[in-house]
Formats: sequence, structure tokens, C-alpha cells
Amino acid sequence: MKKVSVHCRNVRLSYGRTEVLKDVNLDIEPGEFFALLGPSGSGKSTLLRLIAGFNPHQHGQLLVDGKDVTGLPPWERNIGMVFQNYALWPHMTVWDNVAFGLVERRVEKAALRQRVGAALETVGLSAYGQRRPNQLSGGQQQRVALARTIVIEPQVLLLDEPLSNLDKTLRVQMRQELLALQRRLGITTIFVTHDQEEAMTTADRMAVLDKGVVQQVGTPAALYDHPVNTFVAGFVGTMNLLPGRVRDRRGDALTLDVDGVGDLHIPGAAGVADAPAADALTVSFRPHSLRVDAADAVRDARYVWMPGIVEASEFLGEFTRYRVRVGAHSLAADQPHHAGLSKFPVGGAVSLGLEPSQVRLFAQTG
Ligand SMILES: Nc1ncnc2c1ncn2[C@@H]1O[C@H](COP(=O)(O)OP(=O)(O)OP(=O)(O)O)[C@@H](O)[C@H]1O
Repeated sequence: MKKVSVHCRNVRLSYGRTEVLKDVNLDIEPGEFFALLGPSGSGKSTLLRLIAGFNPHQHGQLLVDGKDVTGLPPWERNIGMVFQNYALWPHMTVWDNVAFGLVERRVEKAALRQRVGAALETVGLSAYGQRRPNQLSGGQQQRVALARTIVIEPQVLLLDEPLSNLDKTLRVQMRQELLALQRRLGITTIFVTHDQEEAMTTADRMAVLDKGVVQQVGTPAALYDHPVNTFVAGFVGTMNLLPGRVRDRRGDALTLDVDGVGDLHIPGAAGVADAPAADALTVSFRPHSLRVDAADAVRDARYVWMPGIVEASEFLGEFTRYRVRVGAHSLAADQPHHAGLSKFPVGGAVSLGLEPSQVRLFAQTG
């Protein structure tokens, strides 16, 4: 199958006075597995439905394989969409559900039989053709919905929260299956999710949306390592954010008055050298950039130390995630697990050591 690109150019959409999509520009490469990630109400589904042709077109352009499909009805776009609730026909067998799109397109009988059989085989449901949807598990229903969409051989596959109806274990298994299937078919796929882990583990690249604005586009690793703003930093992975004001700035050393914490002196941090020249800055760092030590331990001078109180701890096998109250803030700190290492009890005083080179600074906006 030919792999095609998808381009959104200056796409805008409003419902009444509410602007739901604000000048969206996206370039999706042929054969990519692309995620639209964002919180509830950020406009992900609206954008997906617009690409499918289900939403009225208001402003901007949509190109599939370089061709302008703006304004074309859904059935002329050669785009397949799997809905969140699967939308299977309850009174039809699995076979008839999958065959439906081909019957509508008046595909002749022998070709139809061959294509439905192949689609069911692709999703591992050859033996289930005569069942009805209510005789299937959630994961199997999800596969029927996929088979029903890929059988029409769309150039682009759109998936709206495809795994959200499944329990956690099945979701993890199905996302790998989905990715393997997408790789096998080579079909350009755009999927919507609010689950950052789902996007990070599967997507080639992703776009993070907030309030109808694309905040950043890139590989999961690029967004994790180099978020452009505090929204992306906080939405992709876990990020500690401490807002403060610049007190002193000398060379690559910075002293910040952090709200509720007091002065934080950050020497020689890579992040300080290219810090925005704003008065109000937000200090950000990942949980693994903090080390937890006993309150009375000798302090290693390579770290910036802050006193705190343990609020909670979660043992996650390879590491323990501590929640530590520092001034008015609750910081996440991940400590690698070594057998026999003493745990810091909830309610106890600790010292948090921050690696200066892991700090990233953002100008405060708004
Ligand atoms: N048909 C509609 N009429 C009016 N407002 C709408 C309509 N559809 C969506 N909206 C609004 O547009 C905004 C974006 O909705 P959308 O469903 O695209 O968000 P989302 O990011 O997919 O959220 P979720 O993850 O909750 O599905 C929301 O504020 C929603 O209330």
C-alpha cells in the first residue's frame, strides 16, 4: 500500500463563539504512527473528526498525499476512523460488521469474501466470524472495529481513544498489537489519547494540544527532554515545577527566590546559561534529578540542597517515588531501589539534593 502524508494548514474551528482549534499546523509523514495528546477538552477529537470530514470546515486546508481534500465529504477522503465506543452493529455478526463497508461500496461477492477473511485474519479473529459483538470481550470488539476499518483499505487510519474502554492489562497488550498491525500495514495512523504513557510508548511522533493550540510536535524523547514550555513539561512525564523570582544572576549562576521555599542558588547549570531573561522564572526538574538523603547527612557539594518532609512514598519495584513537601510545594523524587537501603518514613525530615545540570528554566507566561 502507498504510504501517504497528511498536512493541516492553518486549521481553525469554532463552535459559536468558542474557538476550539486555533490555527493548527501539522505535517504528518507517510507511514507515521502519530499521536494527538492533550487534556480533556483540548480539541483532539474535534481535530480528528475534522480530518475525517465529519466536522464542518471553516478555515484552513487539509492535504492528504499532497491532494487538497478540504471540503470533501468523508466517503470521498479514503480515510478510515475507529470510534472510541467502536460503534459496532449489535444485531450483526462479526463477519457482517466487517463486510458492511464493502457491501455499501458494492464490492462483488468473491472479492468481498476474500477481503473480509483477510481482515479478520489480520486482527486474529478468523474463528469469530459468526459471533455477535455482545459475545466478545472488549479487546475482541476493539479488533472487530479495526478490521471493519482496514477492510476498506483506507490511506489514513484515525483512532479516537482506541484503548480507553479496555482494562489496564489489556490496554498495554493491545497497544503493542495495534503498533505491530500499523507497522505491518504501513498505514499512516493518527490516534488521539489523553494518556501520555500510551502516546510515549507507541508514537513515532506526537503533538501536544492545549486549548486548541498545538504546543509542541516531536518524538516522545524530544518532548520529554526538551519541552518548550511548562505545559508540555508537566504533561509529558512527571515534572517538578517551582515558580520564583530572579534575585541575582552572575555568569552561569543564578539565585532565585522560590515561592514558599526561599533562596535557591543554582550554580553552573546548563539550563541557567540559556535561561530566559525574565524576572519571573519557573525552575523545572524531573523526579530522577533529585536525591533523597537523611536530614543530618553530610551534604555533597555538587547538589543544591533543600530541606523537606516526606508526605508519601510509593515502592514501584525498581525505584521508590517519594512525595516531599518543600515549603509550599510537593516535589516528586525517584530513588533507585537497592535491597537493604533504608526507606525514609512518611512524616520524617529529609534533605533533597538537586543536580544543577538537570534544571531547566522557563519564563513565566500569563
Ligand atoms: N458539537 C459541539 N458543539 C459545541 N461545542 C463542542 C462540540 N464538540 C466539541 N465541543 C467543545 O470543543 C472543545 C473540544 O472538544 P474535543 O471533544 O475536541 O476535546 P478532546 O480534547 O477530544 O477532549 P476529550 O478527551 O474529553 O474527548 C470542548 O470544549 C467541547 O466542549
